[in-house]
Amino acid sequence: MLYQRYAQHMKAYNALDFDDLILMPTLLLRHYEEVRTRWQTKIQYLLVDEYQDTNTSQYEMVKLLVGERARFTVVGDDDQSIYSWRGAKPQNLVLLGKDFPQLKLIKLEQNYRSSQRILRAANILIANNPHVYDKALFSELAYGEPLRVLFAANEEQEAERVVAEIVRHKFVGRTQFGNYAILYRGNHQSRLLERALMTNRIPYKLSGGTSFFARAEIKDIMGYLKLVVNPDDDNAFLRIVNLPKRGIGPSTLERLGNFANEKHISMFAAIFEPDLNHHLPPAAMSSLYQFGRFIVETGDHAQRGEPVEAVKHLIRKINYEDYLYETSTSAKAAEMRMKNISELYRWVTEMLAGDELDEPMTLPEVVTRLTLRDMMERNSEDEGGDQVQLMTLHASKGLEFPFVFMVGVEERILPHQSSIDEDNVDEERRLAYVGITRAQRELWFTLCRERRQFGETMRCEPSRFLLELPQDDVVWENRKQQQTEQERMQTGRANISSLRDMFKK
Ligand SMILES: Nc1ncnc2c1ncn2[C@@H]1O[C@H](COP(=O)(O)OP(=O)(O)OP(=O)(O)O)[C@@H](O)[C@H]1O
Repeated sequence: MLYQRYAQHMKAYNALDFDDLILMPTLLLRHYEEVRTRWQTKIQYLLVDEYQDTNTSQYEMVKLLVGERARFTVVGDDDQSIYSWRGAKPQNLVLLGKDFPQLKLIKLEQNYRSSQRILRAANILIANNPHVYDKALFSELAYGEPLRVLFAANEEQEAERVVAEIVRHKFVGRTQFGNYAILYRGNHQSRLLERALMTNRIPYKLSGGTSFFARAEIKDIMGYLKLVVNPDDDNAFLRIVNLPKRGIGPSTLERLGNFANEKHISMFAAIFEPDLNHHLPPAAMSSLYQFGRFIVETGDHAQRGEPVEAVKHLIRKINYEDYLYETSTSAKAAEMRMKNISELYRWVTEMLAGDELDEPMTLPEVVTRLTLRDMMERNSEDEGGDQVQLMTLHASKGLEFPFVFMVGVEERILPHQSSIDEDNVDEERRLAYVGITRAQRELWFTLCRERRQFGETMRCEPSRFLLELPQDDVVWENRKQQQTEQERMQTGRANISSLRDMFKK
């Protein structure tokens, strides 16, 4: 019923969704011989990548395109099939051999990406899954560093540990931020990582998902804070002057804008000009004036030495939470957005308070720091600068990084609770396999002893996948292997020599 109405709507709009983009041409090819012949003649050779993630209609389309001549190559890895939840059929790999008996299978078994140790760990892990095609991957690169498992008391400490480890490792190895990737199972895991990176002034790029500062609710509150510390910021003014609605419409703003232009002052300053009332009706004047007073008072409040109170009061006074509930698609979405605001509030209050490493900041300093962070992020999006990469395991497919952190490697997260419930952990194991095989040189896993979930603190257990790894290749932080005297001296020497190099520069 719902689907029928959806289909009707799509037709009325003359629109196609992503699935239709495959389905329609497939139907066209299937039912019209003329079209089929034309395309089969036109496409002489066909190459399909990530073949294990094709769904039924994609495979059908491939067959219709290649026809009898069957001149095509597909590249795929059944161990990297991680999209069955959206219809991918890794069985298509097997079907291919049946549908095209002349198919020639070429195994690409040499891995040029990862150290032998990383590859061995990946192979041993994935051997726990059933296989149709066996492959024996090998690497001729160095054996490499052991894989490391780091523990943290909770999720905040986990984020901080990852960041501290990156800082330490980068310092010792004189690497680049862009050499590091942090991979997680779900997008929600990125927020604390972003925060830890930001407070340590480490540039990062978040792929997929919306980064913290790009979220509308964060931009809104940042708009308010920017205006409070710099009332001449016209961009911030325009973003929030009527958000939530306070009866300041476009025509009022246009007149205010013209007036400010003529006087060469900011729109905010224009509110307090005595002759503005010649240009605007009394109701508009009064709304603007009220808004202006509110911003000025908030600024005064912050300057009187109570910036935390001032920010809290601001968020309450504008009824931002109600605004979120009115404008979000669901109560849950509003809740999520409000959570982001609480997070921003927490960042701001912590920066105002300072800690053992950072002096307390004033509100203008905090806003400048956050704005810089946001600008840095946007600039480097254009330039692809030197940044730590953050993304989900799914999004990391096809990519590679010298140093990889996989975070939250715990039961219920990886493997995900839903896959444990459905007794389908094989796909999660493939996801872990994809993550591990992104690493070229070094790989860390992190996990928490406790984690807050749905308002409760839960004890965490290491992921079964960690236990399936070859334990000779893994160093668990809490079970420190005895380092020999010689190894200790070697590490010491390596650290000292790289420190020396650094000072030489
Ligand atoms: N013959 C080769 N000699 C040297 N380096 C190679 C060779 N083939 C591939 N590489 C390097 O190995 C790395 C992995 O290659 P590529 O990304 O093509 O692998 P892939 O099979 O698509 O991996 P995955 O599916 O796991 O993402 C790249 O850095 C690539 O430059």
